Amino acid sequence: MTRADMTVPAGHPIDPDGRTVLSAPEISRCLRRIAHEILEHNKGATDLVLLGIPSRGVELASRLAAMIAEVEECGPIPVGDLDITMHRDDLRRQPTRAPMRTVIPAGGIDGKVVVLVDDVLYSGRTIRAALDALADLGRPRAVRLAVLVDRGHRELPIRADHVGKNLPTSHQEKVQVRLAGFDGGEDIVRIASGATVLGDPA
Ligand SMILES: O=P(O)(O)OC[C@H]1O[C@H](OP(=O)(O)OP(=O)(O)O)[C@H](O)[C@@H]1O
Ligand SMILES: O=c1cc[nH]c(=O)[nH]1
Repeated sequence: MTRADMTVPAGHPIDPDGRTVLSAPEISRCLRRIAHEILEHNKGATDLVLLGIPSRGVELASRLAAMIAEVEECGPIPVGDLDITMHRDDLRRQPTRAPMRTVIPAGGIDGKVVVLVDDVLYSGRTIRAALDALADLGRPRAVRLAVLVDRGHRELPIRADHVGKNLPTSHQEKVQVRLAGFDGGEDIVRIASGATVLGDPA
C-alpha cells in the first residue's frame, strides 16, 4: 500500500513528501501532555507564570495556560509575552528587527515559577537572550522551558524541561511551525533551508 492509498482521518492532511512532523491534532496532544507535565512538576498551578517568546511562543503560552487552568480546574494562569530582541547576541549580524512587546502579568515574576514557552529550540541562543531579558524584570524562584520542537544542535548549555517532539535534524533543514490564528493553517514541517511553505497545509 502506498501513502496515497491510506485512509487518512479528518484533520490529518496527506503528506506525500513526508515532511510533516506534527499535524494540528498532534500539536494539540503534545501541548496537552506538556500542560500535564508542568502541573505534575510544579505540584499544581501555584505560583506558575507562563511567558511566551514572540512570535509563536506567545500563542503557545496562551494555549498552555488555558489547558493548565482547564485540567487543574482553577482560575486563569498568569500569562505574558517576553520580547528578547534587544538581548540577542547577534544583533549586529542580523537584519534589524523591530522589538515586540513584553507583557508581564500583574503579579510580576518575583518568587514565581516562570515557564518560558517557545515553538522551536535550536542553538539555544534565543533562550539565553530570554534569560537575560528576564533578569531585567525580576527574580523568579525557578525558570523552566517548554518547547514544541527540540531540533538539536545546541550551541549553549541549555535544555528544555518540557518538549513536544524531539526531532533530530540536519543543519541544512529548517523546522517551520504554523499555528492557526497566526499562520492560517496549523502544522509543523521540516523543509530545506531557505525554502518556505506557504498557504494552508490542508
Ligand atoms: O534556539 P535558536 O537557535 O535561538 O532558535 C530558536 C528560535 O528561532 C525561531 O525564532 P525566530 O528568531 O526565527 O523568530 P520567530 O519566532 O519570529 O519566527 C524560533 O521561534 C525560536 O524562537
Ligand atoms: O529550524 C528552525 C530553527 C530556528 N527556528 C525555527 O523556527 N526553526
